[in-house]
Amino acid sequence: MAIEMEAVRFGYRGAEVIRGASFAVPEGSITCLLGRNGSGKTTLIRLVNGILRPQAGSIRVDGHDVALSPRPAVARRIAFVPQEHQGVFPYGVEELVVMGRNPHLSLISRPGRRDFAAARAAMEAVGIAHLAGRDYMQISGGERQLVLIARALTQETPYLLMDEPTSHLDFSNQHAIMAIVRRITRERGVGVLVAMHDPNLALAFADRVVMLREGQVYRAGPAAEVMTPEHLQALYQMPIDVVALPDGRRIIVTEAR
Ligand SMILES: Nc1ncnc2c1ncn2[C@@H]1O[C@H](COP(=O)(O)OP(=O)(O)OP(=O)(O)O)[C@@H](O)[C@H]1O
Repeated sequence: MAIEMEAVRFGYRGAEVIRGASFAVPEGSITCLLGRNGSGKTTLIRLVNGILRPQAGSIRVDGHDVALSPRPAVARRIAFVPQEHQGVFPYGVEELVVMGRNPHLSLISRPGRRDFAAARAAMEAVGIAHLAGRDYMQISGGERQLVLIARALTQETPYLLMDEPTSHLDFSNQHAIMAIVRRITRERGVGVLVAMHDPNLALAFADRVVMLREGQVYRAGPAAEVMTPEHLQALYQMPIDVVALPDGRRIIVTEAR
């Protein structure tokens, strides 16, 4: 079972941004999407989520073509954590997190005990249970990011898309959130596609890596094979080393001293 993207092309008003992308996001693993600003990461994630439609090629989730699936069906398979929340959202934190259950409810039913229990468990998992009664518009940017992650976990989908989910998080929370994401891949078999800018975070948590360069997949595969100095240098256009620590961990360093 997997998300499978095949020869996908997409452009905004004529300018092609995704130029023939093919790769898979298998269940039970974390796939990190790396690429420079403007390389097309957000566009790809919006295509997978069905917000945008491919102009050529196909995206299938467990065999179902996203472009042909009704929105609620997509939302039962894929949860999405956007890069940054824009606009006014006049809701309480708990109210917003429980909205993750909407794709599982009928149009007229309201969330019940089981839905609130799922929301509570997700808030506890990401460490925001103490914010449950707060107004979403009156918490910090990082706290909002954690709320959106909790909402996505509450959706209990087989796949999770995250667009730079750690950009507002402090050093400790960046690792804590990725550790939670890794746990749900292992325990629930969730397949995760996460766009990120920190290659060291990708090195620490990715099972697979997709390197995107100007809308094309430059390299894709198991993290250990893809995260080489040669590939990272070609991707980021700068001198990069991958250093092995005595305990076997690897870290990415630049030549800047
Ligand atoms: N709504 C839009 N209309 C027109 N062009 C767009 C639109 N959104 C993005 N683009 C362009 O598409 C290209 C890819 O943008 P995208 O946001 O997918 O890149 P990204 O890799 O996510 O970038 P970043 O790392 O800076 O968030 C860029 O050249 C961008 O200017």
